[in-house]
Parts: sequence; structure tokens; C-alpha cells
Amino acid sequence: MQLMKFNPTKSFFTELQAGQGHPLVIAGPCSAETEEQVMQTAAALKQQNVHLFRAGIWKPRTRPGSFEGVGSKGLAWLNRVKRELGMRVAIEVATARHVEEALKQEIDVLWIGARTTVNPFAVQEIADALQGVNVPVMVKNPVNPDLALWIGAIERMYHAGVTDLAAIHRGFSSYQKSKYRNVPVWQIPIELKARYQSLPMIVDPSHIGGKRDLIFPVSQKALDLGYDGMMIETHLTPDKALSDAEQQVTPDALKAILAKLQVRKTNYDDAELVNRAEELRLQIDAADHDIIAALGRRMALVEQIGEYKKLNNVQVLQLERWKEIFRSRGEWAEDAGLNHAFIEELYKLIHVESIRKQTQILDGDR
Ligand SMILES: C=C(O[C@@H]1C=C(C(=O)O)C=C[C@H]1O)C(=O)O
Repeated sequence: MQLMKFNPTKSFFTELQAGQGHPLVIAGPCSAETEEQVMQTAAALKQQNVHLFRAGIWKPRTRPGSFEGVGSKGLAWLNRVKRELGMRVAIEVATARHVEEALKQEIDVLWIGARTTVNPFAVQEIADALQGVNVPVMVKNPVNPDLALWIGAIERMYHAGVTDLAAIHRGFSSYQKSKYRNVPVWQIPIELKARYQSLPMIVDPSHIGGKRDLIFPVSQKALDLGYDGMMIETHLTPDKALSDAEQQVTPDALKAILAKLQVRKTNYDDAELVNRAEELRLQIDAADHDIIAALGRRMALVEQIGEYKKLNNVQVLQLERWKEIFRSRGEWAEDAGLNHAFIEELYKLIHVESIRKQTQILDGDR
């Protein structure tokens, strides 16, 4: 299979915001509800120079009985937004039929939702429907934190001939309670960006946060990480919205959020500033040398205990010792002004590695 060599110098998405010096803004209601609502929302958003108007037509809902979208008739409303207001319009598609109907109504941009990205059969069906069409496509991350699945969906579009691609980070489902509706796991989109630098990355703070209050901080963090834009759900009367009421904002609130966001420089633009950062980076290099040397010493000791366990036929896992380590290192971390949870996670990784090393020694498979 040919690997994706995605490296365009410009694309539909970069052109939309070209020269404006501010990020791409995609906004519109979670769901198209009535023709009037769609037209009024779009008119309000046009005033704010929103680049792309979004609206859900077919809504995949967790449980049956919730509002599942107006269906095909909403496409004509979006077509009206396009003709009468001159805005570009985007919708979510989940099946080949959705793609065909959207193309008939000249929808400008399609996106693949998180619940579709998880399913390669569904993604391939959409890719097949897009063969030879080359309409811009945005791919949301899968609901589970799986980078390969996300890349796989983007590759299926690419192999179908779609050249205007973007990724949307909407966060990941989690069983554990969190302040987010979908935990961001920033490391995953960062890895995607590191692999495909020219792939535009768009944040969806509405789905990550699940609440209006989180839209600003999540968007700001994304911009600080170099994201190219954001998709923000906007409703004329959010509290009355038929879906996702808690996370939608009015067009005025959107305006306030956009005005407050700070777009920072991608890098230092002065030799003096570069030098100071370089000095600090040299010190970070030295600190990292120390960390790795200390880990090397620790692992050598772990191996010695492994040999000792082998000699005495003692099992690898020593639960009491491990519990004591987990507790004390957390305390040491706090004394050193470090985040407790961070050090706990670090020690979990270290412990897994210790166990791997000792298991190799005990089982003689070195
Ligand atoms: C190193 C040992 O083996 C395991 C690894 C540990 C560690 O990495 O600190 C702690 C307890 C054991 O589960 C040990 O028994 O002390």
C-alpha cells in the first residue's frame, strides 16, 4: 500500500484564510432545525466573517429517540445560504447516500464524524462515493484515542483522490469522569501534526468541552499549539437547541470569544530572543541527560534485583514495595513542586519497564 505523501503547498482550507492573519473559523448550529433558523444564523455569522457555515443534517445520536436531524430537506436550506449569502457550507456525511445528496445540493465541504471515523467500512464507502469528485473533506478524530485509525480514515480519502484535507480534533470518549465531555488527549493531534505538517488541524472546542465556558480556553490552547482554526457550534437560542444545547453559543458570544483569542507568532522573530531560548534549551538538554543517566542507573539496579529474584525463585511483582514507591514518589513530587498526577503516570511507565526487564531475566529470554 502506497503511504500517504500529503504535502500540498496550498489547499482549499489555507486559501480560505489566506492573508487574514487569523485562524479559520467554522461556525453554525449543531443541527439545522428550520429553514428560518438556518438563514438567520448564517446571516448573523456572515457579519463576523465566518469562513465556513456548518450545520448537522443527519445526526448520529447515542440513544434512539433523540432528535436525529431534519434529513435531506435541510440540504436545500444550506444551498440557499450558499446562493443568497455567498457563504461556503459544510455538513457531516456518514454514508455514500449522504455524499451523493450533499453533492447534488452543491455543499462545499464534507466532514466525517467521530463515530464514522472508527469504522473503516463506513469510511471506505464514503471514499468510494468521493472517487473523482475532489470536494474538500475534514476528518474528525475517532471516538477512541487511536491515532492509526484517524490516519487511516484520512488516507482513505487521500487514496480516493481528495486533495483538500483537514483534520478536526473533537476529543475522545472516556469512561472516567472529567471536566471535558470528550478528553482532548492533546498528544494525539500533536503526533498527527508532527507527521503531516501541512495537514490543517482544526479544533472542535464545542465537543471537547461540552459546555460554553470551555470553548474559549480550549480554543486558546489549540491556537497556542499551532492549530489552523476552530469549529464552534452556534445557535440563535442555544438553550432551546434540539441537540447539544449546553455547548452552543449565540453569534454574539462567538464574536466575543473570537475577539478575546490571541494568535501568537509561530516563532521568535528576533535573533536576541532566539539566543535566550537557545540558552534555556541547552540547560534543558543537560537536565535531560541527568534524567536519562538516572534512569539508566535505576534500571541497572532493577536488573540486579531481577537476577537475585531468579536465583531465589521469587516472583517479579512486589506489590507492597510498588505501592510504597507509588505513594512516596507522589509525595516527593509535591515537595519538589511537581504535579502529583504527572509523577504517578511517569512511575507507572517506569514500573512497567522494570517488570518487562525482570520478566526477561526470570524467563531467561534475554
Ligand atoms: C525492582 C523490583 O521489582 C519490581 C519493580 C519495582 C520498581 O521498579 O521499583 C518495584 C517492585 C517490583 O514490582 C523490586 O522488587 O524491588
